[in-house]
Amino acid sequence: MTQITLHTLAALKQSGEKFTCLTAYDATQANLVSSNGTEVILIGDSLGMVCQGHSSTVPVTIDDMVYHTRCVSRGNQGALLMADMPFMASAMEEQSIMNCAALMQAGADIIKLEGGRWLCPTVKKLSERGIPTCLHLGLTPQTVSMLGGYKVQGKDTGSANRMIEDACLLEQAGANLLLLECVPTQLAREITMAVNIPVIGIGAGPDTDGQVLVIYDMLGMTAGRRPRFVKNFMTDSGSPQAAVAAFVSDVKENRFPGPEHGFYSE
Ligand SMILES: Nc1nc(=O)c2c([nH]1)NC[C@@H]1CN(c3ccc(C(=O)N[C@@H](CCC(=O)O)C(=O)O)cc3)CN21
Ligand SMILES: CC(C)C(=O)C(=O)O
Ligand SMILES: [Mg+2]
Repeated sequence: MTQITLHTLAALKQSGEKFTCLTAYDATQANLVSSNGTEVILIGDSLGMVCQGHSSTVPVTIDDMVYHTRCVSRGNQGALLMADMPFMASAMEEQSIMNCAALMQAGADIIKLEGGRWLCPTVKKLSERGIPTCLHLGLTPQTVSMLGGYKVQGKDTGSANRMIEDACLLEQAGANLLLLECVPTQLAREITMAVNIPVIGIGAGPDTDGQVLVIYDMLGMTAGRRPRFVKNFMTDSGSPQAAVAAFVSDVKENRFPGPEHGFYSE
């Protein structure tokens, strides 16, 4: 596989070709994901839930993220490596720069931060220092206590307009990518058209530039109730390799996500 860069993703957005992202937490998963057509690997702080067994992503530390980024980096075959900033690691600007630096030195190509316009000064500083960023809007699991649960965001006009503004302000501040989690399909489409940078979606409908899922969810390994946006790609595939390839072709050929995986405003 040729090396994927931010330039590759920008070109895909321009040409209208969809791209894919899957989480990976170790070298074996990184090899699986990157060898079967996925452009982006996310070292997600969801590892706190799916690897460590916590009931939220809040307990994950910067040291946990550095460790898993190193593991993933060794197995990666040319995908763009995106690492999550964990809870509170970007609370203060100076600390944020040092934490991002630690993830870059562990092998990340880009850092994902949860939050809206309040992160603009941080994004600008990181960009000036050569650290690319992806801003995660909508359902931000690190603030689940404030949100009152894992709920769809941007359902009313006020919160939808505020999210569109956040997206534009963060793009102006220097963000390289956006990620929208659990937002109505129509709002995700509007944001994707409003910005020039690529937008990745999860539970955000079919119209974002890219799609992301948690690897254990798409392999059907997650215990308990699974969110509406999840599809088990193992059901019709004989191997994890075939499941990843099916996810990639279903996204590229607009078969995933379907209407049953999306949310709609009233
Ligand atoms: N295995 C796993 N998959 C994920 O996608 C994921 C994690 N873990 N951990 C971190 C966050 C938490 N996520 C979640 C968890 C639950 C819902 C959920 O139950 N959503 C409801 C929406 C309810 C509403 O309508 O407001 C759903 O029905 O999907 C969504 C995202 C996404 N992330
Ligand atoms: C669900 C995705 C977008 C994420 O942030 C994670 O895996 O931590
Ligand atoms: Mg995350």
